[in-house]
Amino acid sequence: MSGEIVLSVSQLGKSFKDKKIISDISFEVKKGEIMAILGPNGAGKSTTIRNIMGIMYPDEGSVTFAHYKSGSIPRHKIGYLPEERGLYKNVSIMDILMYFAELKDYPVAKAKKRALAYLSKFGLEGKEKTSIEELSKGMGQKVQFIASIIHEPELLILDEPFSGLDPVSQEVFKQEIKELANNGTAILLSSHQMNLVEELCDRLYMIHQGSKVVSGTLSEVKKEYANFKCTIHGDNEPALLEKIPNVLRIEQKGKQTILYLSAEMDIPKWVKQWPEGIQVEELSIDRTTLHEIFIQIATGTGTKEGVQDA
Ligand SMILES: Nc1ncnc2c1ncn2[C@@H]1O[C@H](COP(=O)(O)OP(=O)(O)OP(=O)(O)O)[C@@H](O)[C@H]1O
Repeated sequence: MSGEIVLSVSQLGKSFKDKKIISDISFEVKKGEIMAILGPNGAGKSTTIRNIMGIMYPDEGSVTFAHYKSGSIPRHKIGYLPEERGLYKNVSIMDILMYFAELKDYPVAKAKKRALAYLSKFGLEGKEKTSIEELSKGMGQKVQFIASIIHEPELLILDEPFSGLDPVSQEVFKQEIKELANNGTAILLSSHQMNLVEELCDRLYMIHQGSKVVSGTLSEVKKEYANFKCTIHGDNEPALLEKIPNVLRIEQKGKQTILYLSAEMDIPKWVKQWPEGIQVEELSIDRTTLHEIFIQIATGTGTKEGVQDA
């Protein structure tokens, strides 16, 4: 990764009918980097992406692609998979892919070669003459994905690329996104599949109600929001559990208690600091997953400081 900044979003803000939808959204995506924009339904991810794509214009802030400012961005260097899927129905796969290549001023002969290679990679070999309307939803999504990368974009923006795909197809998309990044494409994606984000993305930017909550590499985010969790089985009173030090949050369900811990703990030392009388039939220590962090943030139970009952 060269570290060259491809996309820079600065203090983006957008309102609809006096209602602020996003505010002060700022991040960068570098060459060869995969960046995830995350957040619950309605958080403002697609609005952010649409403002970057010039589909709508921000009320505040700016978008810079390479050295180009908002008004002069060379759109043919960008690939985009919108959240709304849909391709012309009565056209063959190859015709639609060539249409997208031409729109982006990409040489047709080269595009044809790329199209055939991608169709075969995505299990659609020999289907180039098939009409779009004959395709299943997932197949259509594969064609739309190919359309977004046919012209070798420098920046690729994928709005929920994995939604509606079976696990095998998700894996194929995941590998392809990785390969594109390895070859230098800067990638910004939104997704609700936290396991895939965790496996794929170099950095993430999480928004809630239109504003940033947390951003950084996965390990930076994990450092900020409970690095470890300790699960105990045993009969324990909440008042006693609250005496355990360095606990950010406690969740109790019957005999099972989950303690979300501060980052970078010395676990053996910590266990020795427990108060007398804690019952332990079973104990396990794990890393908090991005899925859990997301739920904590989205439901407002992700306090960084202080102990809170679930
Ligand atoms: N054209 C519009 N006019 C009015 N409100 C809009 C418009 N587009 C989006 N919104 C509102 O903006 C908010 C953010 O929507 P957005 O689609 O950006 O969320 P999202 O994070 O992409 O959500 P999801 O995960 O559900 O796709 C929502 O409250 C939505 O109702």
